[in-house]
Amino acid sequence: MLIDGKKIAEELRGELTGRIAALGEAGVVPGLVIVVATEDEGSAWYVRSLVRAAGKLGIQARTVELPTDADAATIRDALARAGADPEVHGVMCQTPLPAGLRLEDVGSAIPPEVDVDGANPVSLGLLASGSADAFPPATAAAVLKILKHEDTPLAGRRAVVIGRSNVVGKPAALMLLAEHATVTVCHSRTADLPAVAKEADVLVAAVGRAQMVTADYVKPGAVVIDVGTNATPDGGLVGDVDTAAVAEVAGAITPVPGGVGPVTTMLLMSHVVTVAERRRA
Ligand SMILES: Nc1nc(=O)c2c([nH]1)NC[C@@H]1CN(c3ccc(C(=O)N[C@@H](CCC(=O)O)C(=O)O)cc3)C=[N+]21
Repeated sequence: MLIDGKKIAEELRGELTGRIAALGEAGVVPGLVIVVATEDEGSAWYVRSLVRAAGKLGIQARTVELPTDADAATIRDALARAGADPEVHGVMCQTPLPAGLRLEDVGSAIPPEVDVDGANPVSLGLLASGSADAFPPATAAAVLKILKHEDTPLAGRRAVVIGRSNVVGKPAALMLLAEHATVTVCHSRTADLPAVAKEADVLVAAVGRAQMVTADYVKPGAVVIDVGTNATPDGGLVGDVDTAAVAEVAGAITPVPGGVGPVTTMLLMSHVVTVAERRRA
């Protein structure tokens, strides 16, 4: 069974429309600032998609474009300035960053209150300690949103996350843990990865390697969430999972495109609206 991420995103859009209308009645327009210091095509696509989605919803989104060789101080300054603006409810920093910079190094300049894509290590720490205040990265939040939407049982089940990045693998694992799953995090040095993956009732692929997860990684009936967005030479997009082959064994699977991506965009918007609601309260 293919999970329809676009449909879930449309449901989220419906909820957001009402929340944004309520804010509008109080004279509040949610604002998002996206700091960009990359010319990466995938990242540029995502920024355009965020600005478009924001516009349709009535969220004010603007980008701050920095040179692709901007240093950490310049990026931190842009993030901190945006974060200090009372009309801004969300600040995000696009990846990839200029060579040598890690998101963790600049993300700490985003005030945690407006850290809508969980880039500040403080947000990750709050998430790890079970705080309901911190925003997880939108992509990791999308993984859990999809599982909940599909009523996937998590408590007591085996979840395997392939990938340990601070933006997807690690926060997704923490959120699965909070749902009482028994969580295993795999990575490039995991011995016999297919065998470990095959234990999973819920398998999350967040490695960034095109179609790496094949049918022999998947337990029959497992729910497979594909976080990968890998560009193909002909301009297409494929996930980390060999969707056609895995769909033969999995109970349910998210496609790429049309799976995690559209839900991610909508959850980022939802985080911005949450900040506006909190500030009003
Ligand atoms: N700080 C940061 N956070 C991010 O979350 C982040 C980032 N930087 N840099 C760039 C990548 C890329 N990314 C995508 C999100 C959604 C789709 C998406 O919705 N894709 C559509 C299809 C796109 C197409 O057809 O080309 C889909 O999956 O259906 C793609 C890519 C988030 N990223």
